[in-house]
Amino acid sequence: FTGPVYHSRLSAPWARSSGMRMMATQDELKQQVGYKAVDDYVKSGMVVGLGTGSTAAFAVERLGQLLKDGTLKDIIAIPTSIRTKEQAEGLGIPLTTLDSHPNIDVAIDGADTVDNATLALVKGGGGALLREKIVEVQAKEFIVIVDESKMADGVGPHFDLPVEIIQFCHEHIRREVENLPSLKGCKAVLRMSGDKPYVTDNANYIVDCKFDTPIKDPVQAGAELLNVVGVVEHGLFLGMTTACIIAGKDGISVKTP
Ligand SMILES: O=C(CO)[C@H](O)[C@H](O)COP(=O)(O)O
Repeated sequence: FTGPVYHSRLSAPWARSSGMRMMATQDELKQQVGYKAVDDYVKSGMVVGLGTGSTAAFAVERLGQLLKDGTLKDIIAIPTSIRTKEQAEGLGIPLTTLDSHPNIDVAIDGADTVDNATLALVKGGGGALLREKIVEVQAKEFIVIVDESKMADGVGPHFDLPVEIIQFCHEHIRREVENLPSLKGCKAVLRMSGDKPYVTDNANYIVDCKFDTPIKDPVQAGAELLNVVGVVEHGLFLGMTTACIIAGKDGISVKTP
């Protein structure tokens, strides 16, 4: 990679010289945090967890650029989905798995919501929550990258909580989830792709749990969900975030727990 990277339209010479004031688009904000996470947290020789989604894709892109221009060397990466694996392969990023590299130096991923107070996350909007959690829980540093629209107070009402379940008896499992004491009042809806249930990379289904108010006790909710036979994993990522890089109209900020 050799060309200049304009982190927003405001920093591009044509915008500055013409005195234009333009708001960065949401994609530009995602690019800013994706690039910053790699620039600031990835060092040569590291094992890197690669997240999934439109924001994480910018981090993967940046990693590919810095490997190609020689800024970074001896990186090996672990993708969290088939989509990310294909993107990384296309960029020539060397890949491995947790089976041979169980200790990850840094993982970088987006989120659907981030709780302002605790940096607890809801993830899985893109359907990759199981592989994301398996990989990211192994990382010494887990860097979350979001635009400011993802910041919220509490978890639950702002984005439906995805829960990965097995296909067998999925209607029964869906009802069991809905009836959990700490998820009281939630509506669990089987995720569809057209007229068929959405199928994850692990050949499972997802139910999205809708809440009117924040989940009172996310730790208890997570424990109850994992206790349902047939639930594989849930999208609450609690106590995992090392740092959250947030891009907004006033610039980039970094929050730590
Ligand atoms: O959890 C995820 C995928 O399972 C993504 O990180 C989450 O959905 C955010 O995606 P995007 O950056 O496209 O908004």
